[in-house]
Amino acid sequence: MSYQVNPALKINGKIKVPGDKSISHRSLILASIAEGESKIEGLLEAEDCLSTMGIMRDLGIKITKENTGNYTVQGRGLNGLQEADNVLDCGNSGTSMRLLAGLLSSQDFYSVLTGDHSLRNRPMQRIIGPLSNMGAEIWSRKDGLAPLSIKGQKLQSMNYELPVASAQLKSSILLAALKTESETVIVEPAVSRDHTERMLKGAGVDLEIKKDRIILKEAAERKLSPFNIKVPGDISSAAFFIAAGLLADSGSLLIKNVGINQTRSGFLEIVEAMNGKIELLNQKDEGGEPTADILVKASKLKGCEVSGEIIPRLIDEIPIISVMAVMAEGKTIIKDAEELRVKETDRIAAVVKEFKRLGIEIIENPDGMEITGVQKVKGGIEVESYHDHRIAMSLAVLALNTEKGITINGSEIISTSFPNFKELLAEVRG
Ligand SMILES: O=C(O)C1=C[C@@H](OP(=O)(O)O)[C@@H](O)[C@H](O)C1
Ligand SMILES: C=C(OP(=O)(O)O)C(=O)O
Repeated sequence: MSYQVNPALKINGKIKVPGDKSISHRSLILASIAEGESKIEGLLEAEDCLSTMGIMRDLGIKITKENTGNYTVQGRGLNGLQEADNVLDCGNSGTSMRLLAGLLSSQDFYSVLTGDHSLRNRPMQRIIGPLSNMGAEIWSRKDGLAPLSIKGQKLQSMNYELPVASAQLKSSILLAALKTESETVIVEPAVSRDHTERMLKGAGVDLEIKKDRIILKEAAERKLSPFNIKVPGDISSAAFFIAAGLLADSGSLLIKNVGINQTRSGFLEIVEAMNGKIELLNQKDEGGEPTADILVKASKLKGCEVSGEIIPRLIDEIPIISVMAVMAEGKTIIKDAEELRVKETDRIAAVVKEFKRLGIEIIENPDGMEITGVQKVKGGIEVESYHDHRIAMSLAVLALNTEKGITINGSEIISTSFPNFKELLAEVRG
């Protein structure tokens, strides 16, 4: 689907972005294995989370949408899932495949996880390796590619040092370890999003975090208590609107109720380093996650370096940071971000290719890119989404700052994480 985005001088208004994708996946999975009924308010109804919901239903879990828009999940405990009579389709969602592979490895039945063309080409060896060390039986195509066939087994706990800072890998192991008895220790090379740990603790699981260590304490039998959760707005979705507001010539934008968990909010630190004017208002804690309203004002940005430990805390925001870099004064250098090459598409290659097509000065490195800012971008051409929602939305924000606008091909993929993105963008543009 082609999406024409015209230039906009002013970005103004008050909006709410949809629920956090990572928290939505986890609330569906953990509620399904809790002992009884959980309620989820503000669940993200985007394709990735709908894939997780469909799979939990295929595994015998009753999930109902109430008139209020809230969901109830009838959890059946850690031993209550049932074998599905077909393959389980994760669509475009890496989070679904990696977290559920962990969970299903310890279940007493056979499962097959598959997904779309993009997901079937993303690395799964990173979960197959450690899960196999725990005793899991998982088969894949060559090089650890999905579909994955899993014959559930009784697993052993383990101590594991993550070779890559990945919340999906960490969560996959934690979910697999829930049915083991001895202690499991996971060591992270850098902090990654900790929603799984927070939610497990909230459900009464004995879990301790000590610096870079996550310790799932020894237990003869674990049980998760059902919970009520309010899912905060997704900071990764809010980032597109924060960038749009900062890059406009004038205006101010209020984005209500956004999750600002520090393990996720590296983007806000980069906005400050680039001299972006933002304020965090009405800060509070909701259901174990910190939230705020974010006020954004049109700003003159300057380039900066994005590297090191902050990378996993803003990994999904790098395409939109690269758009901010185009309009910032000076150079922006993005390093240590090779993980971008194994997302829905190779996000470094995609940004570089489309920026070059638009005449933007950009250098590609194996682990990132260098962008020289304050560039006038003419636009007036068609660009590609690469079947990647974050590339499509980043290019839409860039289009606002061109002379002639841009047409984005393959924009239907935006519904993977942000179904009402286009409507919200139309609402705030002046
Ligand atoms: O755990 C999660 O919910 C996610 C973790 C990140 O992936 P990795 O764990 O592969 O870095 C992120 O890119 C993805 O959008 C969501
Ligand atoms: C990488 C992403 O998601 P996933 O890994 O779940 O497909 C994303 O949303 O940017």
